[in-house]
Amino acid sequence: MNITIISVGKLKEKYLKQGIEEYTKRLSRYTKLNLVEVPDEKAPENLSNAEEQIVKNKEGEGILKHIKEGTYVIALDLKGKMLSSEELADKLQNLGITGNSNIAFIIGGSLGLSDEVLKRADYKLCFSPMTFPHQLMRLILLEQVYRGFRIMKGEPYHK
Ligand SMILES: C[S@@+](CC[C@H](N)C(=O)[O-])C[C@H]1O[C@@H](n2cnc3c(N)ncnc32)[C@H](O)[C@@H]1O
Repeated sequence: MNITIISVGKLKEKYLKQGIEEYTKRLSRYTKLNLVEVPDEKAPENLSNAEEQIVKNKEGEGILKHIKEGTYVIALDLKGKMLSSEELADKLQNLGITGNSNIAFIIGGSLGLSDEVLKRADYKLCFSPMTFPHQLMRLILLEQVYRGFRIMKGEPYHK
């Protein structure tokens, strides 16, 4: 299984980079992982709705360019469906069994994902009703994917 994580914006904080490196290393035993960063657009506080759409659309175009045909796309979205860690593990396992060898998770920028990206998504996944910063979301996602593989393989993992 090949897992691609497409995120908007460049990761800056050292502590997040270290966490991501750690989980990338741990995941290398289970999957081929590809981390893609697409450029973010400036999004000052006082943007109109129309201007916000333009920002999301531009970021969305950058995201869509990296999605190969036949990829199963999971968009991280606050309006998506919530899964337990076990259910996410089942979902990944079923995708593998049904021949979906390319899976892409998408994390939006500070304004969220464009309608086009959400339309392309095969599944919308919500982690919690709380909003997380998009850069931290990468680390949380990697940890849950790693946990998912441990659960799938029946390997011990602290509860
Ligand atoms: C700062 S959030 C964007 C918030 C924006 N107001 C929205 O409604 O999408 C940036 C990105 O992080 C991800 N994200 C943040 N919290 C999330 C959560 N609880 N569940 C799923 N994705 C989340 C989503 O991909 C989102 O596009």
